[in-house]
Amino acid sequence: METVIKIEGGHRLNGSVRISGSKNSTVALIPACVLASEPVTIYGVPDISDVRSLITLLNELGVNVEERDEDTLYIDPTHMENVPLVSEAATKLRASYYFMGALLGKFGHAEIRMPGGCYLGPRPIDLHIKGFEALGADVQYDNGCYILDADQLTGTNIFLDISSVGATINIMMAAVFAKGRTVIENAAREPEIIDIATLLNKMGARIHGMGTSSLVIDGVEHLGGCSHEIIPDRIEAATYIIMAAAMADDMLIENVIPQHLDAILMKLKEIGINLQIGTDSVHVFRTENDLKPTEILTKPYPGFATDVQQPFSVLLTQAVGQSTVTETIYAERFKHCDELKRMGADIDVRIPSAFIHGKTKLYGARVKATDLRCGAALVVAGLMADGVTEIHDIYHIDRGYDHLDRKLNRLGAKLWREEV
Ligand SMILES: CC(=O)N[C@H]1[C@@H](OP(=O)(O)OP(=O)(O)OC[C@H]2O[C@@H](n3ccc(=O)[nH]c3=O)[C@H](O)[C@@H]2O)O[C@H](CO)[C@@H](O)[C@@H]1O
Ligand SMILES: C=C(OP(=O)(O)O)C(=O)O
Repeated sequence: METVIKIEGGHRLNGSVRISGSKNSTVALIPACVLASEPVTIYGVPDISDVRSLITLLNELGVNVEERDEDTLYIDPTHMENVPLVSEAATKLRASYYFMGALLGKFGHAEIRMPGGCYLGPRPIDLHIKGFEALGADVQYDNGCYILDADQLTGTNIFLDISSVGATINIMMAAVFAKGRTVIENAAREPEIIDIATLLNKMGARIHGMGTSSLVIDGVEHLGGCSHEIIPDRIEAATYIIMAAAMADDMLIENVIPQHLDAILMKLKEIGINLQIGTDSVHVFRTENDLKPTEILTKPYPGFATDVQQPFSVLLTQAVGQSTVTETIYAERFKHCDELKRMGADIDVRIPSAFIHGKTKLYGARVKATDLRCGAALVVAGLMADGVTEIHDIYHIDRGYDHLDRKLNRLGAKLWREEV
């Protein structure tokens, strides 16, 4: 037996939806809390399976975690123990690797199983390892586990060959207690990195230059407790804006930082979506005219986010003419296209691009969420399709979308879970 999501397509969306705290921030903020010697309270925590996997790992480390209210986590690492993180929980998500930087930084030792996460083609972590080694750590890989050791981490200059989000955050966490100054050059500039650095600075870290490609970390000796509100999830926001663009008469997406979505909002306007940008919301109105085709090139922030290209592609099946989506981050991130083709889309994938020909009618079908944002794309397609769409492997979707069913049904969609 498997639980699937079923969607009866064709129902118009109306009303408002509140965006939850950012998954990609939360999954780094939680491991970052172990660096403190006192309790940390995080507000706006999304209810997603990645968070539950991280809570399991915190429990294994003897960290006291209390879930307060619907979206607040109280994390007390005062009596934690640095045990090896070798349970299956570590393999359920990508971000378990942030315990490498956090535990290495705090204890000079970390032992952790290989991370999981979406398969988007190869996802090496060589830049994380090179960064830890540059700080003075010895890193071994044995039987599916990374073992990191250091007597003393020492600040240094680290140039990242690629501005990797994960490597930037992981090295930053390892460096907070390092002796002297660490400078990460070609650092990633994603808003989530600013969020993590802000939490660490509230704890007492000395990090400067966040949001620029030159991140400076001056080592400190102690980090204390604090409280922190997570930034809104720009990828969840983009997903709901795309759903609204496809199916809404009048829909308000609230708790959004529109600047985080500049590249995406620009593209939506370009293809003819009728939207109004507020200070912390985006209002989408019904688009009567045919959509125009466009070209998308995924790029690190502030460019068009790779995590949004999959749901955005569904919208492009409704544009009249040929659109092109080119991946510069994960060349193989096109598995959703095969699933969309089952629903009637006309897409030709020639890696690293997908050529989408529209406009095509979409029909409900039995499809598979091959990864998280493929799942999001299939939900968008299911809302638009004629008939019922049945989505399998929905655990991918549940890694990243807080209360998807409740949020969508309140907007007027017909979506439910069923055992098949
Ligand atoms: C939990 C989290 O925040 N996940 C996000 C994070 O993933 P993640 O942090 O894994 O992505 P990175 O920014 O590290 O990856 C960017 C590129 O660098 C390559 N690379 C990365 C590290 C490394 O050591 N070696 C290497 O070659 C990757 O294969 C990829 O081609 O950023 C991605 C790119 O915005 C998003 O799609 C993910 O949603
Ligand atoms: C790829 C993603 O997540 P992760 O890095 O956690 O696999 C994503 O959020 O789209």
